[in-house]
This record gives sequence, C-alpha cells and structure tokens, in this order.
Amino acid sequence: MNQIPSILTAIREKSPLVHNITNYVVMNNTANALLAIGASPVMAHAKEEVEDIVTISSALVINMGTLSKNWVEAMKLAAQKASKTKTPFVFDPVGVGASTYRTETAQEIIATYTPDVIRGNASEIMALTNSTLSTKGVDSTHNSLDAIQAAKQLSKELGNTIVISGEKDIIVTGEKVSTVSNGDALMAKITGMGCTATAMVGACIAVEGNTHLAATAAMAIMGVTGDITKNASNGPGSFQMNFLDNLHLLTSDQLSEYLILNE
Ligand SMILES: Nc1ncnc2c1ncn2[C@@H]1O[C@H](COP(=O)(O)OP(=O)(O)OP(=O)(O)O)[C@@H](O)[C@H]1O
Ligand SMILES: Cc1ncsc1CCO
Ligand SMILES: [Mg+2]
Repeated sequence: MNQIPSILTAIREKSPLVHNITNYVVMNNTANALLAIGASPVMAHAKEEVEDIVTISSALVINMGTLSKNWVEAMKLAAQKASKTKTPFVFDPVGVGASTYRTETAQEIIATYTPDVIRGNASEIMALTNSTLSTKGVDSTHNSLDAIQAAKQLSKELGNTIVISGEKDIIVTGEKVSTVSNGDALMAKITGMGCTATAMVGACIAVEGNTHLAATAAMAIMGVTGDITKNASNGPGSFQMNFLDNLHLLTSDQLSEYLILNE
C-alpha cells in the first residue's frame, strides 16, 4: 500500500516514454492523460516504425479498439520487439467477443507475445477464457466480481497480471487478488476511461517491475482521481475535463488518503 504513492513519484521523476498503439476514439485523451500523470506519450502505429519506437520506450501499450489489418500487423511487430527488448507490455482487448476478428486477434496476441498485464472490463476478461461468450461491444454487461475465476485461470496460464475494471477494480496475479474500490459510476459514461486505465498501467509498469503492484497503482490513480473529480462535475463532459486536471494535480498524499484497497 505505501509503495503505491512512490510509483506516482517515480513516474513524475522519470517521465517514462510510453508507446501506444491505440484506437482512433481515445488517442488524444490517452496522450493527455499520460502527460497529466507525468509520463511522456508517443502514439505510433506504422509498421515501418513501431519496432524503433519500442526500442526507445519504457513501456508498450497495445489497445485493439479500432483494429484493422495493417494495425494488427503493427501490433504484432511491436509486441515481438517488446519481448526481445524486455520492454514491459500491457494489452487492452477492447470488444473481444463482439466479433470473430476481435476474438482471434486477441487470442493470437496473448498466446504468442504474453502481455505482462492484460486490462479489460469484466465481459472482455470473461470472453478471453470462454470463446462462446459474445460481448455486447466495448461496454461490459457483467460485474467485475463475475470475472475473477476467468482472470485467475488466464493469469496462471500466462504467468502474468490481469486487471478487471468496473465498480471495483480487481487485480489478479495467480491466486493473489487485490481490489480497489474507488472511482465513480460516471467513469463508465465517458468513452475511453478504460483505455486511459490501460495507459496508466503502461506508465506504472514503465517504472515498477512488479506487475501486480504496478497495475494496482494504476487503478488506484484512476479511482482516487475519479473520487476527487466527482464532486466538482455535473456530467460526463465536465467530469472528463476535471479528471484530466485532477490527474495533473494528484499528490502522493491524496493517493494514500483516498485509496480503498483490499489485498
Ligand atoms: N461504477 C463504477 N464505479 C466506480 N468506478 C468505475 C465504475 N465503472 C467504471 N469505473 C472506473 O472507470 C474506469 C474504466 O473502467 P471500465 O470498466 O468502464 O472500462 P472499459 O469498459 O474498458 O471502458 P472503455 O472501453 O470505454 O475504455 C476504471 O478506472 C474503473 O475503475
Ligand atoms: C467506443 C469505442 N469503439 C471502439 S474503441 C472505443 C473506445 C472505448 O473502448
Ligand atoms: Mg475497454
């Protein structure tokens, strides 16, 4: 618990370069959120350059939100390079289970390149272990608690950390389960808050090698910033704007004070 604020401090001190291959919907928000927390984002998806960008980056974030053939090829090249250079790698399987293409792409990336962390909502994490589960789209129709068994199974198979986001954020590494109970329901009404959470995992794994701790810190940063933001906001628009300000203003003391963590 007391290690979480020091991860925030490390992000601000080191300003790690975080390479994102992410979707058209959230690209701008994600870059701004990474800047606000103190990291340095680069968005790059051309096949011709992703390997070079991975080489100079401290973490790789792959988000398959708006996937297509060239992008998937770039994702695979980047993930392969990250495994060679031992660059920490987080994967967001956006909408897995909604189409065969999404399911096959997610399964191939996970099986071939073993992300250090996978972050998805409950429906997405469940769809990764149950190929007959079809998801509604990018929004979850399940509670994060429903996905714990799937997350444990995945984590044990892959030897990595799985994050299930939702009202409660659940971080699973093998049998170890940590829960962050901060945040606000409005966060699910702003597109790409989950993608931002995945990018925060990227910033945290860039400075902290323990993936369970880093992923917990990322969800703590999201949830505590959500708590601080909710009182000052009238709806999704102002929440989104205030959230960015509060990420920038977030202190280690606030993280310690607000965090509701069970482990
Ligand atoms: N009901 C809620 N209460 C508190 N926090 C929430 C709630 N719903 C979502 N969140 C928070 O919002 C963030 C995004 O989680 P969510 O599960 O909505 O991601 P997602 O479905 O992948 O989103 P997207 O696909 O739009 O990026 C997380 O930090 C999570 O903790
Ligand atoms: C709405 C949406 N559609 C594809 S990606 C995305 C952003 C949230 O996941
Ligand atoms: Mg998502």
